[in-house]
Amino acid sequence: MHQLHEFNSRELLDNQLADKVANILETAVKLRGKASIAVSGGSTPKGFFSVLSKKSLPWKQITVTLADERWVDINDDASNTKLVHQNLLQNNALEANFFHIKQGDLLSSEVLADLNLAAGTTVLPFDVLILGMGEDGHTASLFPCSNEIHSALSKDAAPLLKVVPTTAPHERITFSYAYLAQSKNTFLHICGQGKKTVLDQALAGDEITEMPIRAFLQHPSLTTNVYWAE
Ligand SMILES: O=C(O)[C@H](O)[C@@H](O)[C@H](O)[C@H](O)COP(=O)(O)O
Repeated sequence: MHQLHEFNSRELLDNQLADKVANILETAVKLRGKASIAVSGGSTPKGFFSVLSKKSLPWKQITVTLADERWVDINDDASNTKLVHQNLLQNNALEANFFHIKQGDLLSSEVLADLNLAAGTTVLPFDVLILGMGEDGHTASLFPCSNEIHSALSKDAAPLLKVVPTTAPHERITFSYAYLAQSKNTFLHICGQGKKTVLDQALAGDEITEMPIRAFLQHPSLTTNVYWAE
């Protein structure tokens, strides 16, 4: 299921989302001594990252990671790791821990096995998950165009898997739906009329391999908080 939150401006959305996420992370650290957040890449979240980075939080007890990553050098402009280091892991959030899902050169089965072991003991389940959405209804790197989409949406999937989209550049590594859906608080952050139209299309149908974001929107017990501004 989903809950739509509409904002009069992207700035107001960024501030409200950062407030909400900061409260969740602070509470989680108070309760468990640690917290984790998985964020998405792309152009939408930069303002949110900047506001969140300035929050006074126990960042040393918080681990940040990515819902997905392009398998490129972390100094490449296409790297989500670079995006997060330049926009979120700044200011107060400089003290946060970062769990790298881009490790090594080749995205081999051995690298995936090591990452899955580490993710299981370090960041899963996420206290906060921030998803984006593409015009094709992909989220994270759950791409409808990829040959891996069925396994990436399977309830038996491993935490992390390799995806090779055919309509977007770069090999990807992504957390699978099964593990993303275990997040305690899930937010879909989208902006612009075009993305609202895509959201409406996603809500109007039920084939999840056609629009993977539907798997989150339709989940019977997981509430996806959709934060949208024009
Ligand atoms: O690696 C990525 O690109 C993201 O994880 C991806 O899922 C992104 O969130 C959407 O493609 C939306 O991207 P925009 O915010 O740029 O529209």
